[in-house]
Amino acid sequence: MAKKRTSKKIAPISSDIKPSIFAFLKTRQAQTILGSFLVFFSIFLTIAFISFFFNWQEDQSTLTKLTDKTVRSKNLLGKIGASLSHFFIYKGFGIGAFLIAFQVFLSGIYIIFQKKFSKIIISWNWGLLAMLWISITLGFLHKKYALLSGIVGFEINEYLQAFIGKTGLTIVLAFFLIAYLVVRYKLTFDAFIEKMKQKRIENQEKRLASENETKTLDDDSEKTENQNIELKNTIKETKEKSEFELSVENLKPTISKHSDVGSKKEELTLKVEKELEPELKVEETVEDINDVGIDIAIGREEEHSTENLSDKLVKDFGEFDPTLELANFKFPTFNLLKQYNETISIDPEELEANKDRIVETLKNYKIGIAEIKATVGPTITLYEIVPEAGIRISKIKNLEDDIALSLSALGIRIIAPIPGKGTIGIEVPNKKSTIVSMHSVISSKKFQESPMELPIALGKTISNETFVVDLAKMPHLLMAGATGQGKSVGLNAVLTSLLYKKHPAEVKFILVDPKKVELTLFNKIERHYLAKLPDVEEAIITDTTKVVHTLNSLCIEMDNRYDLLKAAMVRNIKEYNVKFKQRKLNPNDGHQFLPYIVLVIDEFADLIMTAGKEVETPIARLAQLARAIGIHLIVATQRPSVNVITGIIKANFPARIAFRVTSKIDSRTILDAGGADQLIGRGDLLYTAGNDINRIQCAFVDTPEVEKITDFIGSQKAYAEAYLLPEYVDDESGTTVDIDIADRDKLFREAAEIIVIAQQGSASLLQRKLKLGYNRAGRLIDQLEAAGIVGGFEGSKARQVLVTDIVALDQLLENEKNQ
Ligand SMILES: Nc1ncnc2c1ncn2[C@@H]1O[C@H](COP(=O)(O)OP(=O)(O)OP(=O)(O)O)[C@@H](O)[C@H]1O
Repeated sequence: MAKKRTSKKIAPISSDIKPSIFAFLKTRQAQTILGSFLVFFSIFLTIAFISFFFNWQEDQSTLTKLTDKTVRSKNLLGKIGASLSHFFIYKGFGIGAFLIAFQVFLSGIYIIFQKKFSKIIISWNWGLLAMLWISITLGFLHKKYALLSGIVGFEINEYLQAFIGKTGLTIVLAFFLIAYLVVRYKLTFDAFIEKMKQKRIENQEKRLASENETKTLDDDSEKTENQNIELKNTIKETKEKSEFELSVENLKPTISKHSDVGSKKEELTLKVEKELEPELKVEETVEDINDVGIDIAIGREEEHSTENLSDKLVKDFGEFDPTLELANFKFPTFNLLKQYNETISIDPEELEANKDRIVETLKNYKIGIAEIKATVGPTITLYEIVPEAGIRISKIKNLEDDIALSLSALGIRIIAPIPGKGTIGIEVPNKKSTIVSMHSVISSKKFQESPMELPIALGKTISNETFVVDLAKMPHLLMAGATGQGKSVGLNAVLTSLLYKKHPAEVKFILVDPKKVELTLFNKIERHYLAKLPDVEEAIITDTTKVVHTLNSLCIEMDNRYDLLKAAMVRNIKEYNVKFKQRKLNPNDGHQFLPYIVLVIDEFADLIMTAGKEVETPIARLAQLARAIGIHLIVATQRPSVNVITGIIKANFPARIAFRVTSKIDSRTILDAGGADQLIGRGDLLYTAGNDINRIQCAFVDTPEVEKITDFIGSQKAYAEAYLLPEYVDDESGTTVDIDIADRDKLFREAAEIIVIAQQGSASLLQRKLKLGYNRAGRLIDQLEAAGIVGGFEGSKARQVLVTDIVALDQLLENEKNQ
């Protein structure tokens, strides 16, 4: 017993230390220290080896007296240098041992620059092979100087010579040299011929070019040709001039009274005649020189090179890497996420009791059961029932409500039939539910190895499998659920999934959070992952005016992106980015790598209530058109009523997530089917992408976990600023329409005072203080502008307040009355 206890105590300590040592070895500091050590050690070895070649005879005697202080070695690096060199050069590989120093140096550099470990191993393999070859070859060539080959080279050489003779060994060594070059440096015969050909072509081109040059210099006829061209031009000019002259003549009658005009015209005619003279000469020369060869080879070559420009660029610089600016960006690690005990405990008694109740209930409705199978999930158990022969599924479907009532447990859902199977499913909640941690879904193979564009690990299915969906395919997601049922956790799970999978260069978020508390943590990753309007301070949008501007700006971004796609002749963002990476699109033409943009709106109902059509129209437009250009919308709402999720919005959001809702009607609004009212809450959800409905237990990610992740990302090097959306200028707010004093809003005076006291001309301020809707607040601002109290529209900035204090305001309004 005593023994057992001690072993139990020790085990966790040692297993704790191991990971921490490994963790340290994986840090940049450890890598830099190890790498630098190897580089310096290689320098040490090189100096020792060189010095050894000059002093090895004198140092022989010191090798056995390593610990004797009085004995000194002549090697520059002392007795250690002498001993190491003796070991590697004399007893080892002779001159070839320098390759060991070189390999140590390379390994150090590889570690410093974080190259793969496998690369170091491969480099050592090749290095050791080369060293062996050099050692044996030197042993073969210089038998007398055994130091050149070392004992290893010498002995192997002796051994091989005894077996295959000198000639045989020559052949073997030559063969190995060729094999090495072919495999290591890919020096094939074809490549060699190709290289020779290329060289020949280059030489020919050079020769041609120099010949052309000399021709230009030497050939007089070339000069004449130039003259010819010049003169031709002059003839053209003269011709034009004579036309001019004609027109002057035409004008003659009207200006004949002016005597000086006549003399000018004479001058002109004379000039023309003079210049016409050489024309004949020139024609002669043209004929004479017509034989001069016209070199069109250069033109053809240019065509060739432009065709392959992208290939050439890729060859020279590699494919474009959008992540290069933040090349050292580290994705969040798994240990930032909390782990829970996730083993599903099955209580056989509970299972048996539920089964009995199901069988009994169905029997009451005269439905016999042939077979029953239970699948235990994290929060619910699915009882799959095969009805007896002859029982129609539709009968069970019609009795759905009655059966549910009889089973009377909260959260029972009947699926009759289970799609694709002839069976009926009855989902019964487990007494003890298991939390599905974000850690388990993020670290699952299914998520990690998913080839999706925007993978989202939503949670786990009834059969405890990780459920991963692609946001890019959805392409927009509608999320609804009554308060406290797991919506915010769901949104965080979606965002966390993308943070674990996508580099900041690949995806940008626009976060709309009218509740102002749910998404604030993401502020820390503003310069990595968020997008915002220019001149806006906070990237996370909390007021309605800015939402309207952002949505409209996103529509402009959408149109711009469509233009880019059109110019690149591709159909979607994926193809566009592939083409851009292959350097087939010129950044000078406005092309750039396009990140996905994910717009997340928490509490959509609030927005629709305050801004109505102003929000609905751009959202509908984006939802209809934005799929191809990588803009995806995630809209969450507490109230899935039809005036929030309008027909037009619903039609464009095929993917829906329903957490528990309070009524069947709400469930139908969001899913077009019942069921969401029977969920058990706490992240229990139904997901549909248009056809089947899946019951999923949403992965749980707590606020401290999100904080850790955003801290981890936020502490790393970021872009200079958030991703900027195009500027949007509100058409209406720029109006300078003179509004009649009589037509002013009843709250005009009050609004003016609020604005002047706060010295901030924003509609949202009025909305808050006067509890107004967005439209009325906007109209008030227009009236204040017309009255000269606030300045004009300045993009996303608040308007300037033109009146300094209440006294000035009183005066202004008094003057108005008197006018
Ligand atoms: N996937 C989950 N697993 C376990 N518990 C969960 C899960 N999701 C939510 N919960 C529990 O439910 C609580 C409420 O969740 P959440 O804050 O996401 O609700 P909500 O729908 O966003 O509410 P509101 O709309 O009022 O903000 C959480 O604090 C948590 O305890």
